This record gives sequence, structure tokens and C-alpha cells, in this order.
Amino acid sequence: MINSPRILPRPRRRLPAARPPLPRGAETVITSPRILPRPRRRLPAARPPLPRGAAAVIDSLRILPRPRGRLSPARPPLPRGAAAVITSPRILPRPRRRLSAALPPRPRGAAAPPPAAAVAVTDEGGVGPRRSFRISLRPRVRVVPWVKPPVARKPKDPAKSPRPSIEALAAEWAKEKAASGAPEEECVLPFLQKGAPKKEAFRRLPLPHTFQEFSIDPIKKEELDNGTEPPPYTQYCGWGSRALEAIEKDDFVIEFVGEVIDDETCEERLEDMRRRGDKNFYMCKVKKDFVIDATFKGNDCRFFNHSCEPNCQLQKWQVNGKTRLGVFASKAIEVGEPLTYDYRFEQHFGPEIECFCGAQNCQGNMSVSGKD
Ligand SMILES: C[S@@+](CC[C@H](N)C(=O)[O-])C[C@H]1O[C@@H](n2cnc3c(N)ncnc32)[C@H](O)[C@@H]1O
Repeated sequence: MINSPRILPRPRRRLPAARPPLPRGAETVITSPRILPRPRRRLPAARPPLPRGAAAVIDSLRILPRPRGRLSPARPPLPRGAAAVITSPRILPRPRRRLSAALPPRPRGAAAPPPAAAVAVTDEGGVGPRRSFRISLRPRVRVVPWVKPPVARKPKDPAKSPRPSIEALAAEWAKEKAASGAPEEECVLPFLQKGAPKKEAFRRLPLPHTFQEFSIDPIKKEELDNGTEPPPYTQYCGWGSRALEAIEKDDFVIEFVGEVIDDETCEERLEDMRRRGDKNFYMCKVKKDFVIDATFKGNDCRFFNHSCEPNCQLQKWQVNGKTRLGVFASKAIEVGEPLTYDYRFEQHFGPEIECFCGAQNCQGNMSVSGKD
């Protein structure tokens, strides 16, 4: 076998020099050096032994808040009894200044500090009575409903107003009317004012109640919130409006006002109406996403009923760039006559309701399709 050198493993590198003999007992440690953890950094110096009671704090160094600035010097050993407070460092308020220097060790036999419900930290260092903070687990924030603070409104100075208010004009008008010997009720609730040219209609004195909003409960509509006497009731058509004075043909009677809503809201409200089983309809579609709804807010116009032979007409006007609806007398109207217009006005729409206008030419219903 020694004569056949090829089967011997060829050494690649020079074999190391023979190891020196190991001391007894050390063999198990250094014979397998690979299973020893390789140190990445230099290990810190061994920790000093901790005082009793503080062990929980220092053993969980990782949950201590990480200091933002320079690292402060190592914490001083804690006094007895303080451990319960600082074992959960996250709930400790973060000190603004650097913590005081190390506390002097308590001499043997000295009285223990009071049980620490609070730790007092002083500027000068050491434990003392000043600048103490108390740790409480009670919630400090209470959620309360936010109440909008009242806004003090400056009362309007009537002297500065360029035009007299509606109320002032209406009062003046009513005074004149009363002076002329007209009955009292005519001075309170007139539906029109005669004499002004048609084009001026929307700039003229708005009549009392014309722009006044009712707050209306559509179900109990006889109980009008503002104490206004309800309009006369008609047997088949519900509440209606009547003229309190004679009206000439083409005179402006009243504006159709209400909430301006878009098509989507309109659909929602119609659905609500259907659910309530309410048959009274107070909407007028002017154009896309422009529906005037007098269901909840409006004026006397919301009580004008439909007639197939009406005495008024609903007209669309452009007033200072805004589309507005006005009711104009389509014929001469006598005192006490019910005020009506044809609901099938342009895009006026509504549910299929049987018409009880009583006109000779009555078409039987008030749907949009009846006209377009
Ligand atoms: C704008 S409101 C008019 C005021 C309503 N009468 C009230 O009591 O509040 C329109 C509703 O009045 C009723 N109405 C108006 N004219 C009618 C008529 N000619 N025949 C039947 N019902 C009528 C319908 O219920 C309609 O939806």
C-alpha cells in the first residue's frame, strides 16, 4: 500500500503545524469552535447589580421610550417602592429637562421613602416636594358633544339700508289701505298689489306673506306654525287660496317660492311622499336639477289649486340672471274667487291625480302627460 502513492489524498494546502497539547478539561470547549456565537460588537461591560425591587425596570429596557437627543447617562438606581411607578414607562409623562443626577444611596437603616404613588423630581436633583407629578390611570379626556358657540350678530342699522325692509313697506302699505277705509282683513292678507307694470313685478313691494315662509307639517297642515289663518278649505281639492281684492288681467299675483332642490333630492322626497301616502304635491320643475319644492317651505302660492280653466298662469321669468316663477292673472278676477292655475305648466310634473276642478272642459287628471 505504501508503494501506491496515487490513492493517498493529495494535500491542497500545507497542513498546519501540529497543535500543542491542550490542558486537561479544556478540550470540550475549543474542539468545536463553530458552535460558539460570533460576537458582532463588543459586548458591554457587565451590568452592576441592581437593588431589590428595581429589577423589573431594567430587565425590560426595550420598552423604555427611545430618547430623541443625546443619550442620557445611565439611570441611577431606583429607590425602593418606586418600582411600581416606573415599570410601565410608556405612561410616564416625558420629562422636558434632563432627569436629575443619580440619587445618593440610602444609608442603611434610614427610613424608607413614602410608598410612591407619585415620584417627585426636582430641578436640583434628588427627590423632593417640588415639581411633582402624579400618575393617574383615569382618562383625562372626556368626549362631549360639541356645541356651537353663539355668534353675536350685529343688529342691522335701518338708517344704513338703501331700501326700506319688506316689513316696513308692507306696514306702510297696510296703513294706507286702512286709511282708505278698507276692511281690516284686506289690510292684512292681500294677494296682490295693483297698478305696477308687469316687468316691474318682481321688484315691486313684496306683499305681506308673499315671501313669508310657512313652516309646514304636510300631514297636519291645518296647524300652521306661524299662526296664520289657514286658507279656505275646498271639499275635493283640499286647502285653496282666494282673492281678497279684485285683480286685473295680467297683474302679478304672487311668486312661486320654496326650497330649490336637485333631481336626486326630488326623487327622494317623492319616494317619501309615496311612503306617507301624501297626495298633495307642491313641486315645480323649472329645469334640470332645479325643482322648486314648497312642501316644507313656501308662501301662500303653495295653496293655489289646479284648474283646467284657471284664472292665473304660472310664468318663468329671468330676474337679474335668475330664473323665478311668477303667478299672473290670466283674466280679471273678482274678490273671493278661488285662485287657480294650470299645473301642467311646461315641465311641471306630479302624480296622476284625479281632477276635481269642476270646469266644463276638465281633462279629468292633472298629470304632465295631459299637456306635453
Ligand atoms: C299645490 S297643492 C295645493 C294645495 C292643496 N290643496 C293643499 O291642501 O295643501 C296641490 C295638491 O292639491 C290637490 N289639488 C289641487 N288641485 C286639485 C284639483 N283640481 N283636483 C284635485 N286635487 C287637487 C292635489 O292633491 C295636489 O297634489
